[in-house]
Amino acid sequence: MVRILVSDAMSEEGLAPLLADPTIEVVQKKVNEVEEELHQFDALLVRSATKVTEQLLQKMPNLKIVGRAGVGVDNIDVDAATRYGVVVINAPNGNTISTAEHTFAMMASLVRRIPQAHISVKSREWNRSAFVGVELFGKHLGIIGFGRIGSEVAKRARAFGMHVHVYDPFLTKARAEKIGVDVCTLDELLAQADIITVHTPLTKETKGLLGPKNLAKTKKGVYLINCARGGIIDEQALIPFLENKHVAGVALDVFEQEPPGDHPLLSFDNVIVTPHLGASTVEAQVNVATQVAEEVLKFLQGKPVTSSINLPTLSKDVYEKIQAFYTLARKMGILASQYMGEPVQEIAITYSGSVADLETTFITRSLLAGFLKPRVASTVNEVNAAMIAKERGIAFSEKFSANGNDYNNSIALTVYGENKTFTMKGTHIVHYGDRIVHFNGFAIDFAPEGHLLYIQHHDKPGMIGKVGNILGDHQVNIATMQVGRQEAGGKAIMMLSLDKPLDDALVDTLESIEDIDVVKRLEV
Ligand SMILES: NC(=O)C1=CN([C@@H]2O[C@H](COP(=O)(O)OP(=O)(O)OC[C@H]3O[C@@H](n4cnc5c(N)ncnc54)[C@H](O)[C@@H]3O)[C@@H](O)[C@H]2O)C=CC1
Ligand SMILES: O=C(O)C(=O)COP(=O)(O)O
Repeated sequence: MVRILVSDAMSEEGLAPLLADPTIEVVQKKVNEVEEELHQFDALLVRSATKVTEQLLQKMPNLKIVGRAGVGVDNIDVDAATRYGVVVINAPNGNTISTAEHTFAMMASLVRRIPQAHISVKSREWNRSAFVGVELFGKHLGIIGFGRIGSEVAKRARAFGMHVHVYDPFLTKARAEKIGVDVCTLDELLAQADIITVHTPLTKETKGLLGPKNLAKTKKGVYLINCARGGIIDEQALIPFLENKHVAGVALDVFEQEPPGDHPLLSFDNVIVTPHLGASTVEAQVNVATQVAEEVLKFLQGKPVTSSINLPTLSKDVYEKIQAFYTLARKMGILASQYMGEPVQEIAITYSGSVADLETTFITRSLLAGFLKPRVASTVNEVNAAMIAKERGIAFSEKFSANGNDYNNSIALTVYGENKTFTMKGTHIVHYGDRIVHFNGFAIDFAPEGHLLYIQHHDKPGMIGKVGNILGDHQVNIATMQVGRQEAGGKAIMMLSLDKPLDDALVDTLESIEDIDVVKRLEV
């Protein structure tokens, strides 16, 4: 039974695919309500309230995936999740429209002083002259961060007859031209805008982006809106600009600390606030919960996820094409690691033939994960394989060759160890499966599966019989046997597939046979 903890409020309709699955138990409780059971959960679904810290991850050793039903993952320690091999996904576009609309609602409220007027009328006043606003029409709107939400805000602003100026260092000229916005520098935006709205993630670069220096570059009477993340506009820095009326008004949906408590900004009449409501619509909540529920379900079924923060993203099409090689690479990694059984410095991978045209990042990660698995105590998977390899000083490289050398496709690897170098080549044959066609310098042909026994010996008559007799005498059944040699009478190998693993004593017996140089158990 798979166990999923949903620790923030989420749409039941969106969670339906998980709730309906009889193999899944969904627990909808806060983290502190299930402290004792945290170690049992396979997946954790959150919004912005739950803080997924390294300490929480440590308490959840079974965790495989964190699903963020929303955009911002600043409440999740993604680096720690990556180290622990936990996939982090989000729902990147389910709440875009709602947040753009909320930004617009805030903008209209700000310039027409709707919240203040509302409170006044509710207090039985009728003070029309106190609430004279300004029009949005003809005003210059500065949008900082022109991603999904920023660009939806721009569309709405244009419909209101506003001039839109955009600052986004990662925005390509082609995209800006297509959308038809004025792309400018941050300084130009600050100097021109009557209203500034921020729509960036909270990063080292954007934290305090509108701080004392940049606020001083804005027009007197500017309005500011933050429906992105608390801290992009420096809350403390705003205070003097509000006091001296340089800033005409501020709309905040998000805060550096949530809830903000008794924050001095809340005392200003021209600061209007909502409690992080950008994504709080029925539609957005169904969208984001559905997106993460479907993705988590796919992930738990072993399929690729498309909105991962810490894994290369794969479309279904690409996944279907690479799936076979992904499995082959994993098995090759496991075999190479067991065969080498010593510290290694480098793994060089060459993709040839049809596989060379595919998205190989994922295949390489799978091979590395297979290689590292027998060697590291912690969980290792596609999420953290490259990182763990690096930590352990194992370099890896990919090369590509159009020519498959007798095979439609092949993956070849060379592992450079402290004392030896090992090579292997595998191929995937449709309707036939995975085959290892070169092993340690020998041409051979075996399926990388089950309990394998590798024997390196001198090519002499009677060797196969000797090995067969010993195994037979000990009730070990040989399922298949493949042989290979470099030249007649030279070095040769056998690769046997057995119905059960060999015990140490039997390995010793085989090793003691004259003309047998190496005996290795390999488990795939
Ligand atoms: N208030 C709420 O309830 C909600 C808030 N959000 C927040 O809104 C923000 C934007 O979300 P999306 O548009 O979906 O993200 P997005 O990733 O589509 O767009 C972010 C944009 O910011 C730009 N950017 C990054 N660093 C920048 C910098 N230093 N200066 C200027 N631009 C920079 C990026 O190039 C990108 O175009 C995020 O912080 C997200 O967490 C999102 C949904 C709901
Ligand atoms: O998606 C985002 O980034 C949001 O800020 C929405 O947060 P929430 O899911 O409403 O807690």
